Amino acid sequence: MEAPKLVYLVTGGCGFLGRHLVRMLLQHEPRLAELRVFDLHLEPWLEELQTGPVQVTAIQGDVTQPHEVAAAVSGAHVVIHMAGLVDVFGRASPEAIHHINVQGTHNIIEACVQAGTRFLVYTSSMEVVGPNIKGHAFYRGNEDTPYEAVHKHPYPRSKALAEKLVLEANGREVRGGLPLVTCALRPTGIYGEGHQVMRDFYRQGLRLGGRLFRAIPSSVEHGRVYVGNVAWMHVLVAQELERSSARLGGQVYFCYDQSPYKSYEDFNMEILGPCGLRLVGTRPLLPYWLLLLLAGLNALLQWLLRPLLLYAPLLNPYTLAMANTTFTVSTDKAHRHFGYEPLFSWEESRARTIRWVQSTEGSVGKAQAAGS
Ligand SMILES: NC(=O)c1ccc[n+]([C@@H]2O[C@H](COP(=O)([O-])OP(=O)(O)OC[C@H]3O[C@@H](n4cnc5c(N)ncnc54)[C@H](O)[C@@H]3O)[C@@H](O)[C@H]2O)c1
Ligand SMILES: CC(C)CCC[C@@H](C)[C@H]1CC[C@H]2[C@@H]3[C@H](O)C=C4C[C@@H](O)CC[C@]4(C)[C@H]3CC[C@]12C
Repeated sequence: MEAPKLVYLVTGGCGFLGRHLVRMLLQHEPRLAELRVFDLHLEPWLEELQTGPVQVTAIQGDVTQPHEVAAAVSGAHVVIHMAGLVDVFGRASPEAIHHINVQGTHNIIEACVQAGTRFLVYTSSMEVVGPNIKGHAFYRGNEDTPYEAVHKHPYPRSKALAEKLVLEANGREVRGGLPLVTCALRPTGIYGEGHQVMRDFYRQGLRLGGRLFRAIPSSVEHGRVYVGNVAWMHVLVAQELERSSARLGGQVYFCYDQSPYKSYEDFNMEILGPCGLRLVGTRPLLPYWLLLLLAGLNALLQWLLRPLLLYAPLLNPYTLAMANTTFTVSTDKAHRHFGYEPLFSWEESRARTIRWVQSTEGSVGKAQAAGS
């Protein structure tokens, strides 16, 4: 076997998806000599990874700082850029979201060009397509399905702009004279170990005596994908980018697996049900106009309270529109272009996520175990 020689850089490597990718790369990329993990906040678990044959280099840095990015990219063969500000709840300002997601991506591209790094994978999002604010359904769509993408919210707007920068950079000459090869992966809603929104719903259910109340009709389907499969797709596409530059360069791929098409809440119950929660109601308990009113009220309160405190509930007009609009993908483009097959079956993805929720503080499972 060839001696390991590749240097990979993962930005945002300490985030929800990033930590899965880091472990996946260490397990499945035998050519890896060094793995650089670049993040604003480094995590203690990185220390545990230092013991293997691959050099794991933790780099505390900010993608908005060109010199920090340049230093991290220098000498890397492959960059997987997933650092970003993921916020649809109004926790961060639109300016911060734009700066980190768009300017940060620009800095990454420029650093690749200057350093002679040829392969760049960008973690985009299904939200660069939709759902749009008009509530148009995207039903089992693929990368070529026409859809009216309308970006009013800062997060999807920033992801769309950043993705465009990455795709336009494909073919640019990097230092040394060779072309840059880029592509973008578009995960749908990711779930799995470490998924904070799932944990928030779980805690809310515990506070409500083990119940959640249906807000969205079960007929509205929402695309979901297991975090391990998203990480796996990144590993595969990064490997294939070099072998099939002409085919993969400048392409976008939805991230998908065999997770069932269900409404956002019904899907969550696949995980939270076995953790002891129950979803009350076969139909939404509140009429849509009332939910819309509550969402609008939350937005108003957020604005009024901003000088005093951060009020950022899960329900706002944007999250309601997202949850209430069908958006599901059905595609085999990633399979055709780089042989992607999900590494984890739905059963395994579900079991792993359930185990993780059950292990979180204050879980019903723990309370029952303590009582028995
Ligand atoms: N979670 C999802 O459902 C989902 C779906 C589609 C796409 N994505 C995309 O996947 C990527 C990872 O998302 P995630 O859910 O793991 O989010 P996350 O917030 O858990 O991880 C993002 C990481 O980026 C880091 N980061 C933020 N700002 C930074 C900066 N200025 N410089 C360096 N690092 C910075 C954070 O510290 C964090 O570790 C994002 O680009 C997101 O847009 C996520
Ligand atoms: C009306 C309430 C009861 C339910 C609110 C659910 C809401 C918090 C959920 C619904 C859809 C979720 C988003 C969706 O899964 C896809 C993405 C794309 C990704 O890039 C970032 C996360 C995000 C925006 C999910 C956030 C949580 C949402 C809005």
